[in-house]
Amino acid sequence: MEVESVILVYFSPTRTTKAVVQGIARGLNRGNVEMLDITRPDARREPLRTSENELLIIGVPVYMGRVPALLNEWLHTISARNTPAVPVVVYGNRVYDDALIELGDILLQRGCRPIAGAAYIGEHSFSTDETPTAGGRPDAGDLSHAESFGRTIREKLAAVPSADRIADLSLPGTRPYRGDSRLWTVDFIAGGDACVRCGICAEGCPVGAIDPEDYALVDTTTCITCCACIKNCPENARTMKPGPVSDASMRLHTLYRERKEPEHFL
Ligand SMILES: Cc1cc2nc3c(=O)[nH]c(=O)nc-3n(C[C@H](O)[C@H](O)[C@H](O)COP(=O)(O)O)c2cc1C
Repeated sequence: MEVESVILVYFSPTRTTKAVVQGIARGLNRGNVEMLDITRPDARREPLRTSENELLIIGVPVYMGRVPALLNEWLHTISARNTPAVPVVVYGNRVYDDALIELGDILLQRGCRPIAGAAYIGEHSFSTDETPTAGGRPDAGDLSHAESFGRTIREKLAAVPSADRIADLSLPGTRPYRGDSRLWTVDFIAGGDACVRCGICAEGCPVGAIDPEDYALVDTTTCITCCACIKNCPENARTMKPGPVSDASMRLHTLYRERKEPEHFL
């Protein structure tokens, strides 16, 4: 079958998921690609409607082995009619547990036909210069894998006569999904003297948790600990306070040094 266009959706506070799905899109080599970045809260106000003439690629990071809970509401507004779809999860070299099967299930419930799925590795959100985990990933090898995956999706699409003939896709994971997707409520960000009040931290926060009048003030009940404000700060003015997140950073650095590789499912 032929699709008229590709919709590339991603939630990506620290931009590793964005890099992966863009790699997949390069491999697909289709002129007509619409990018829908749902990282900022205002981008998640409009529901998404798709049809069988489109290919939907949707990438999310893994939070606690699951699809980030804050995305559930928006994901459940997707309205699709036999849209071929590709769920993609990006994790920080620990585990992705049930995130991929969960994302695949949501797409199926919303009327999509999952045609392929993949799990990639991105630098862990909690990674720091002192305690790196999956530092610099996705790297050239990961992106080359993503491009090759994009070419494979294109071949698979070409080989099916129509969306309703796409065979059921089996993705790794268990139902009911394991774990608890609730995030920590923790005051862990230190705003430093190097802050020049550029506002990039508040603008890029995916949940609007940073006070636009005083960037040092973070609403800990809203914050999802994604670390985008730390990693996006051009002055490196924001750091982690000692506590559970910096302890987790250290633990991850110690326990998850062994390189994991991307996986795809067809
Ligand atoms: C709250 C939270 C929970 C996370 N849970 C996991 C996890 O269970 N397994 C894992 O390998 N990485 C986990 N990560 C790391 C992210 O999945 C990883 O760094 C991803 O590349 C971030 O994507 P982004 O750059 O698009 O924001 C977690 C990150 C955060 C902020």
